[in-house]
Amino acid sequence: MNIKKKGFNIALDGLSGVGKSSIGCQVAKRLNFTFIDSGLFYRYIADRFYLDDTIQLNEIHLFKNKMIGSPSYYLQEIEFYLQEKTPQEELQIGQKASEISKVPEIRNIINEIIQTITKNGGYVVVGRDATIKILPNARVKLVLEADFEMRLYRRVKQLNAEEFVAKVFSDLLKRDVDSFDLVLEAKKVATIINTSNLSIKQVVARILSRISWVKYSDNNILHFIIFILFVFVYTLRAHFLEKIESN
Ligand SMILES: Nc1ncnc2c1ncn2[C@@H]1O[C@H](COP(=O)(O)OP(=O)(O)O)[C@@H](O)[C@H]1O
Ligand SMILES: Nc1ccn([C@@H]2O[C@H](COP(=O)(O)OP(=O)(O)O)[C@@H](O)[C@H]2O)c(=O)n1
Repeated sequence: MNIKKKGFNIALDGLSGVGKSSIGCQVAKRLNFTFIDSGLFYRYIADRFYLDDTIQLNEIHLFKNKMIGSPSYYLQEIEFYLQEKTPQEELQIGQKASEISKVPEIRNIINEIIQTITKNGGYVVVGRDATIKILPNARVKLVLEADFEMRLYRRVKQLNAEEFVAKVFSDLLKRDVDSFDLVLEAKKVATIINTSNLSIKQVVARILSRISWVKYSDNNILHFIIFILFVFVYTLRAHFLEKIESN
């Protein structure tokens, strides 16, 4: 799909395990956009700057400046850093991430980084507050949803954590409680896609067709405005010609 990068962002919202990251990443690839998973920011900051029960805010501010200075480098750094973790470490980091996500200053820092990086468009941003807090001006806003059982099944499989099902269950429930209001708000401003009975491929296809539709309506509005301008100029010209002739 050939969509111009500038001025166009996509925000993908939803509860844990709905498929934001896997689907957002594929949508970004298909559009040649850059993918940003806001959850990775919370995880990275939690693991690096939340040590011995102390949040190192100065370090986080320094990190913000570095990240805004070299976004591509740090987006890769965050991704690689977290890829190295075992399933058990991932669960622990996820818990720490949930804790620090309750600190408004940290939320503001992460939102500011992402808003600055994405200001020229060409990004797919995912996260449970992507449509209302991170990118309220995104051109395309979507909320993914799926049944709790389905999300639990997907998460256990993803983490290869059959022996920690109870842990994954309680984690998911806690995250749902924490993000329920945010996602409810998101549903008021975004298009909702239920992914319970859809494969990743099918969800990606739906999103791409939604984006095509948005582009199509944008183009039609543009064509309509050009048409009205054309009629206006033509009428004005005819009016003046008539006046000149009558003089
Ligand atoms: N529609 C789907 N069908 C099957 N598996 C899915 C679907 N969406 C996501 N998954 C799988 O579920 C797991 C959780 O998805 P993820 O993208 O990490 O969710 P989120 O980012 O919303 O927490 C991943 O292993 C992913 O491959
Ligand atoms: N936009 C976001 C992204 C993540 N987070 C927090 O960071 C944690 C880790 O992010 P994640 O994307 O890996 O988590 P899940 O959406 O998979 O639960 C989440 O459980 C949230 O507590 C948030 O508060 N806001």
